Amino acid sequence: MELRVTDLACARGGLPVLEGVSFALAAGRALILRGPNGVGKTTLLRTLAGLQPALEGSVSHPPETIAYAAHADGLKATLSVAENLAFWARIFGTGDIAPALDRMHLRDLADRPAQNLSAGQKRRLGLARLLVTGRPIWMLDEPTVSLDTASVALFGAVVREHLAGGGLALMATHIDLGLDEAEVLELSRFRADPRRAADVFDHGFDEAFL
Ligand SMILES: Nc1ncnc2c1ncn2[C@@H]1O[C@H](COP(=O)(O)OP(=O)(O)OP(=O)(O)O)[C@@H](O)[C@H]1O
Repeated sequence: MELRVTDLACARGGLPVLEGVSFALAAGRALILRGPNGVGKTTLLRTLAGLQPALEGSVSHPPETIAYAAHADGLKATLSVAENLAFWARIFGTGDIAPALDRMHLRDLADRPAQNLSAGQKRRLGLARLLVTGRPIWMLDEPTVSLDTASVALFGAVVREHLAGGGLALMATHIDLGLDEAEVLELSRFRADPRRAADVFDHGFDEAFL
């Protein structure tokens, strides 16, 4: 399996952000998106994950093959840790939540309502969701926010296991996850020409109205 992105252009809030984004990522590989604040890392991940349409270009894999971990953890506040994972396991059609509980060190917190977790514990639960999706391509937007050093190392190991199992990972992160073999894509060189704005509005897409 290889993820191929070809000449992708994407917009945010009705303005073009990136254009001509092309890369290929083989199974077992990770790609780290780099670039200054506002360059479009989140916008690219959202587009690839199918949360917003691309202006142009193509992606070899449909959103159904992608698990997206956004800035927000998307937890159900009143459900327990185990109930949150069971909810997602049902959504994604997978069964056993035990490996996710164990791997992300959540077993002792299994019965605690998500709203009573610390910020780092919430983040661990949000990331544990990846393990119950059963999806091969992980898209991670600053996954280490709120994680302490040990949890960063833990999650780095989880990502390496996913890659070793033939998965792929794309991530925007300023923190070293210890993925020495990861490739890096600098997005600055794909900044969109602001004169494309008229084209975007002609396409009638403006996130502000969604
Ligand atoms: N909801 C929104 N509506 C309109 N414009 C937005 C919205 N969110 C982001 N933008 C703009 O889109 C551009 C790309 O933002 P994006 O969040 O993709 O950048 P980023 O590289 O992920 O940034 P950071 O490193 O700060 O997380 C920026 O100019 C930003 O101001």
